[in-house]
Amino acid sequence: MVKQTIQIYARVKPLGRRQPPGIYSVEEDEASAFSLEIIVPRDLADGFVNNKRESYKFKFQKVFDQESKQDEIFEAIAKPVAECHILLTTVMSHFECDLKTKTLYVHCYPRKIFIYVNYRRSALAGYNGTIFAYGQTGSGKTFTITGGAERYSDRGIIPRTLSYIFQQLQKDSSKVYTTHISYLEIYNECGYDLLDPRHEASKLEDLPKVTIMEDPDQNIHLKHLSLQQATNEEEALNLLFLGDTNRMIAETPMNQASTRSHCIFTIHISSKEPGSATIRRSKLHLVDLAGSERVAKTGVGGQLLTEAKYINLSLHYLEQVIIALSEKNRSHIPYRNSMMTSVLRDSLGGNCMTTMIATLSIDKRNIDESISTCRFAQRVALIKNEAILNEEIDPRLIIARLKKEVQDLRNELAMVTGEQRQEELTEEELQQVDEQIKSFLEDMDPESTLELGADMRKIKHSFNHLKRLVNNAKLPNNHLLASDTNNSIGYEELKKLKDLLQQRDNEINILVNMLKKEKKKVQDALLQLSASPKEITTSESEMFSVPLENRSSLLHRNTGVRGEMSLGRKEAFEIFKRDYADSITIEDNKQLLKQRFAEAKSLGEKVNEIRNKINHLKEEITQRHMQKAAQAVVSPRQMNEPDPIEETLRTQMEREKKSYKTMFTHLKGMKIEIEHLQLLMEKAKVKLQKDFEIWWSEEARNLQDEKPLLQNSTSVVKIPPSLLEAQPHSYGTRVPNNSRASFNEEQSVKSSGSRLSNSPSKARISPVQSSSISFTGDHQTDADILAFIRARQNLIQKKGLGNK
Ligand SMILES: Nc1ncnc2c1ncn2[C@@H]1O[C@H](COP(=O)(O)OP(=O)(O)OP(=O)(O)O)[C@@H](O)[C@H]1O
Repeated sequence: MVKQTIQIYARVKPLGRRQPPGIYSVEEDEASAFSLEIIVPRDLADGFVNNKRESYKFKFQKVFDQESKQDEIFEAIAKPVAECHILLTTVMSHFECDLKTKTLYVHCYPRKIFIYVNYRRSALAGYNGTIFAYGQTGSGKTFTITGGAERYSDRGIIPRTLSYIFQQLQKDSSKVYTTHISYLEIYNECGYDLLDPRHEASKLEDLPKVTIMEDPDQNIHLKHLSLQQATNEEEALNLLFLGDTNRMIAETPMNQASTRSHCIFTIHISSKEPGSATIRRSKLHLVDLAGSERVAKTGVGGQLLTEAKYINLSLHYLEQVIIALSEKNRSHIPYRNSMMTSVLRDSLGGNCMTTMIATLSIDKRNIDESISTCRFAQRVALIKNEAILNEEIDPRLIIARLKKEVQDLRNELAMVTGEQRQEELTEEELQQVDEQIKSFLEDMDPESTLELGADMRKIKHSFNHLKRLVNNAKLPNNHLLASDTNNSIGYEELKKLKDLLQQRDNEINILVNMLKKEKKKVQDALLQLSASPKEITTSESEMFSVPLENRSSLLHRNTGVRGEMSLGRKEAFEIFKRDYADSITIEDNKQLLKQRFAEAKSLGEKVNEIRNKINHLKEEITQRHMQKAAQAVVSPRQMNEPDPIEETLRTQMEREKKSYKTMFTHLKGMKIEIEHLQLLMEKAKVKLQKDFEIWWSEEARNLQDEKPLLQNSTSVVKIPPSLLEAQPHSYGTRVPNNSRASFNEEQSVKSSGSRLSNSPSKARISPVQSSSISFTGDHQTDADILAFIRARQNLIQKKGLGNK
């Protein structure tokens, strides 16, 4: 059991150019703790809750100032949480803990070296961990936990932790690890599974809600929250991407400016040593809380107010839990008040090693919110958690073990009582005994024994088997044993002949292989490539085997954002895209992606080149060996003589192998970066499409509002000439050939348009008195045309082109 307080860190977000900076300072004391001092300017002090004080000091484990980068945050905060404890679990009997310094000393025998591992929070060791970000809207919670959408280096704690965990798991072959991911969103006190494939229904209300169940031991279980297995980093990152996109898709237009929900990304790891019945399970929660600002400040109404109230309420309950936990002798902790506190119950005052990151945006306007975030963190720092190793026994293995024990005891009892077992040995048992006899006979150690247990049937079978062997050996045509009465000499000769036979067999195999020109491996010792067989055979094309289209179609299947667009809509989309704020980022990433692809391609070619070289060297060595084998038939002594040419070839191959490994690792890293960039671009594209849909439907709605007016007069519209001049075919193509009247109307619209061109207020589409003939006669198409014209006009106006 590890008892410790919740660790608190602060991160100050870089200020924008136009933000008036707040006054604060960061200091590190002798004990390596940090203090953050925030000064309240005089002009603000009046309106402040406690206006007697002007300076507030808060202690943190560490304060990350504005220039801190994502990798620093990961290294200092998240890496220790996920720290690999393979060492800890394998040398458990040789460790000692220092609870004060939270350090584990591992004695590495035979030399008594003390390696210290900070064991505070370690998901891989079977301890639960939580990292949560708390702070006001826009202070950088999502940036810290998930990452920024622009650059690869902006990856946040989740992708970096996934990468680190999978790297460590790959390195440890002593255990079998299984990893699952879950992604929960809590919005207005309701839980939603962000990895639920039914998200394509897109409406949050339609999805099954995640509910909390409590077992008799008061353990929390979440119904309707799926656990998706991820066998590697790529699969896990895809799940994160899908969850994030689902979160984005489900956002209502009103809550887009900031995330109004709490999100918990959980990495579930279980580990087991082969053959052992003990399973270790751990969960690592990475939590992005909703903005912590107070309702009064947000100054909102309607849906936003409801959301803000829920957020405030759940953060208020979180605060209540934290206050209760930090008070001594409090027996009741009000976890059940909100979904958030129920889910994070283990992370707060329970079986978990927890870390809080207070995100601060210390500009002048947000001083009070920053102080309140720091105050909250100080209270959190008082909470003590007791993390216990989550071990459980696999019942199937226990049952198998007990069954065997029962059988052994039965056999022993039968031996002692002289009771005979009547049933025949099964095929499997016979095979097992035969194998045991074979390895017993092959074992040259005179002390070796044949362990058959207390089963008389097995003992009898073994005696019969051995008898048969001895009798066979005595037959006159078996001259190997019959001609020599001295057993040991006969045995040695037999062994020599066997070796010789083996040698000849090998030679024949080699020659056959040469004839068939097969690319088989000849001998393990010869090539010694088995250390990284997977790496050697993985080609560049395999590395990039999950094309973006797959992910993209998966995404579209899940989000349902792709749909057939009408021509007008497509054109409006193109214009919208051109003026879209994030289009520069998308373009930049596209360029970067291109560049990385080119780099990866050339690196891949180099890797392939080296692989070919290695294969070539392999073949040369094989040839060399075959020549030697052929020569050895004539003079066997030569077989054991060293071959300088072969030595040179081997050295050369070692060199190539090294550079292959280096390049391959580089290529792997590049692959991850490329995939990340692809994900960022996909995300940006989805967002663009979504923003366009919202904007488009708004335009359509506005038009709908004007419809009654349109119907009262006619269904013909007056089109601004600027539009007609700019895009003469943009809607004309929609006019059916047989609709002469429509065409004429179009002409009349053209001619009357000039009257409107000087009047910006009338530049909007407005009805005119005319005949009641529509554009196409189709209601939906007409609505599309009108929405497009309207949207385009608005865009032109926005760009200041409307008056030209
Ligand atoms: N440390 C940082 N460095 C650079 N940019 C940052 C940093 N922190 C935040 N940002 C940027 O500030 C903006 C707001 O950040 P973010 O969305 O992470 O805030 P948040 O606290 O999650 O807000 P909300 O509660 O509304 O979700 C984003 O554009 C983000 O990229």
